[in-house]
Amino acid sequence: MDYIEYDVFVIGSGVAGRYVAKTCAKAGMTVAIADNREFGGTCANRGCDPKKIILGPTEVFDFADNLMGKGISTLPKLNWKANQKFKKKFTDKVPAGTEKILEKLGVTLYHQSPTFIDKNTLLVEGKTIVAKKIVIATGQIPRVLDMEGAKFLKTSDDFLELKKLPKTIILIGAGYVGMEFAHMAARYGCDVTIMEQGSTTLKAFDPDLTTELVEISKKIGIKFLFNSEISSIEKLNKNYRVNYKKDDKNSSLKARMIFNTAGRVPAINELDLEKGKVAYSDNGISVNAFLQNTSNKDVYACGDVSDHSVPLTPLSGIEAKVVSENIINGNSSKIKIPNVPSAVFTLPNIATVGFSEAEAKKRYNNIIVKHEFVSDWYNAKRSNEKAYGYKILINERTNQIVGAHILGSYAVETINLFTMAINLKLTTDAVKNMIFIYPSWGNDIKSML
Ligand SMILES: Cc1cc2nc3c(=O)[nH]c(=O)nc-3n(C[C@H](O)[C@H](O)[C@H](O)COP(=O)(O)OP(=O)(O)OC[C@H]3O[C@@H](n4cnc5c(N)ncnc54)[C@H](O)[C@@H]3O)c2cc1C
Ligand SMILES: NC(=O)c1ccc[n+]([C@@H]2O[C@H](COP(=O)([O-])OP(=O)(O)OC[C@H]3O[C@@H](n4cnc5c(N)ncnc54)[C@H](O)[C@@H]3O)[C@@H](O)[C@H]2O)c1
Repeated sequence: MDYIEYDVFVIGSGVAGRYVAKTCAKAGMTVAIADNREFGGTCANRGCDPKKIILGPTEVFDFADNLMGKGISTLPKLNWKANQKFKKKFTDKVPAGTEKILEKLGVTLYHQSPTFIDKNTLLVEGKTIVAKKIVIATGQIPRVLDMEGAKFLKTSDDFLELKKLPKTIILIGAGYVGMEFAHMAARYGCDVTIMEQGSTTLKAFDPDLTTELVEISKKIGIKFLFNSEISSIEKLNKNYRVNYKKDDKNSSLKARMIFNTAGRVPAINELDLEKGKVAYSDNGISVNAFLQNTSNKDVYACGDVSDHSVPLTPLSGIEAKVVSENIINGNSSKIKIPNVPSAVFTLPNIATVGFSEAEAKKRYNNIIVKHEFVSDWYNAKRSNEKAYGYKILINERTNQIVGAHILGSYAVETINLFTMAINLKLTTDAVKNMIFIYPSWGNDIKSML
């Protein structure tokens, strides 16, 4: 049988896959990479980056809204269509730009999903490939909801590509994607309802701060239907109808578009993993500390698809570095994850790093909890913030910060300082003795301690 040989075959060209492909090619290996969609992955094409561009005008709107009558007399008019055009300037260049960089390094590109034939053999574009190492970096895809009419649901990809924002939308799921999209759409003038099966939003964040975020979200017009169990979706003339049960009562709700924001699952279905003897679970490709598959030792996995990963862009990059080192030098690098900050780009943002209050209290004997809503602090007052709050957790014995949780317009920035303090094991005194810019949001961390 004719076949093509490579040292490394990478599946997926997102932040994780393309890093491995580039690094191995630079190390002199023969490398190929396949993607079954446009090259460049989720973050750059249909995730973090385009989302933040759409968010831009809403940040200006929110800042102006807070200062209405206090120096601002007219609210800016947001233009979805013009912003989409601006966004395309970034996203349109990603696929060709990614391919060009890889090709320049001598990496062979394939534009289809490979399938495993055996442990080291793949079939792609009708070609049989034998690779010494195979890297699975296929990321995640929206969870398919098992309900009648699920085919009418749109995804986050569709939302970010909308030419026109509908008058009404329903988002199914109050997680990261649901909350971020709700805040953006509401500020662009859309009537938004979030339907959530649980009793709250954003379970990975501090409950005192998320409760406040929900209240602010309601004030900007977002409606929440918690504890709702959706049974079916129907297509009407112009609208779609969601049939659901809440508090033992059957109800329904109409909207122009309904989005599935109910979570994401590992993208592994197309790979025929059984034939490659690749171990996996619902959490993704099973890996050891070297990010090597637990059953097929010639397979590595990195990024959102590995069962080790928290699905965030910076983590995918760290995992890709570990996989590259292990392929190039033999298993030499174990994955060590520092405290990873995470944030939701609602306005105000909510951000977290380190232990939650419950985790910290379980882990340490004495935890000092500094928790306050501080709309009266200078920074919040001068920009008339909708909310500003924090919860900082300190290990009393060592005086070190072990968790930080912030709700505020610049929480995504301030949390980076706490990430540094926690990872470097700084004491509260060390942080308080530093000089920061005044008046800056970062400087507020001293008062939080
Ligand atoms: C709407 C949205 C907003 C987000 N915002 C943020 C944010 O603000 N900050 C943050 O840190 N993270 C954010 N994320 C998460 C972030 O996008 C991911 O963590 C990151 O992209 C993961 O990188 P990756 O390389 O592991 O996977 P991906 O970037 O998903 O890349 C996987 C690649 O594999 C390809 N692929 C899949 N299956 C196959 C197959 N069978 N064969 C060949 N190729 C395949 C895909 O087409 C894709 O190109 C967001 C995600 C979404 C959906
Ligand atoms: N700012 C960021 O960094 C950012 C932004 C977007 C996504 N992400 C990453 O992507 C991952 C996925 O985000 P996500 O928002 O898709 O998922 P998520 O897990 O954060 O939220 C999904 C929500 O949908 C709810 N849900 C599930 N099934 C439902 C149903 N049938 N009916 C009603 N509600 C239902 C869940 O209870 C949950 O609250 C995140 O964990 C995050 O790591 C990060």
